[in-house]
Amino acid sequence: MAETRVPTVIADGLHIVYRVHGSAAGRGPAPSALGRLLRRRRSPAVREVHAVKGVSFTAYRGEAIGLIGSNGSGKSTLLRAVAGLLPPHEGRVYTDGQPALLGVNAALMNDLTGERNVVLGCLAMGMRPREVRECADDIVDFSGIDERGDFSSLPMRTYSSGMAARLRFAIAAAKTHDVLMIDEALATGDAGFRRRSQERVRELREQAGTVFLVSHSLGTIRETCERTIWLEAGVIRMDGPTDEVAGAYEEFARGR
Ligand SMILES: Nc1ncnc2c1ncn2[C@@H]1O[C@H](COP(=O)(O)OP(=O)(O)OP(=O)(O)O)[C@@H](O)[C@H]1O
Repeated sequence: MAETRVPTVIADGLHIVYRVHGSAAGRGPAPSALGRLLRRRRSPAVREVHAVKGVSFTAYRGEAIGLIGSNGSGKSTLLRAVAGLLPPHEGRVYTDGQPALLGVNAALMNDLTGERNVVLGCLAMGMRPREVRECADDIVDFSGIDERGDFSSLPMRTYSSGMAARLRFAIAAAKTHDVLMIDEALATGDAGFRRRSQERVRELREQAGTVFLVSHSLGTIRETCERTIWLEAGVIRMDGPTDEVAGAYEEFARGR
């Protein structure tokens, strides 16, 4: 019997262009910009960075899709566009449900403790206060931030970047998302945390979500995703089974 595949994200000829103000070449660093401001000269031209160039793909429910490519190839930009955080310059993104971009959607506050951030992050994801009370301790345990001391009662600014990334992941992963996008989060943390997060990604997929994972670690991509999209200079180079795409990318990276 043919399985019905349910699309969750469709990108159709998507172009994303950043507009960088006050960045004309040869205008010098910040002090000269300040000088221009004080002298009330005309602001320099706006420069455009065409980060994603005509990307099209369809993601289906139950898929975990890896996004790979060289630095600056447009992976994070694509995720932000799918999450609705960047407007398309051309083309469209259709999504079923609200995509959650891990690490960006979670509005964590540096001056608040990890515990308070767990509560705020869960409420921001639409959980009820009772649900938050029930899962708050599990989130802290999952993140592992208390493994070397009582860090959950300290302000987030005292955390290492890895600890903060783990807490963000733990908060976002506490809820089932229609579309969950993870940017490098699995690459942070120790082996124990990586194993826990891979298991959680698998559970989230079984709960009918779609997971996108951006990582420079092909090991993580191979362990987590069966499909991979390779972006290069804003264009899809390859989209297919992870083994094939990761293999071709490794060859490309070796040849550079
Ligand atoms: N806020 C921004 N304003 C202007 N240009 C940007 C901005 N963010 C990214 N870019 C540019 O867009 C292009 C794609 O960047 P992006 O961060 O999406 O790549 P990436 O594949 O995620 O890179 P990396 O692997 O290094 O994280 C790059 O040329 C980058 O310089």
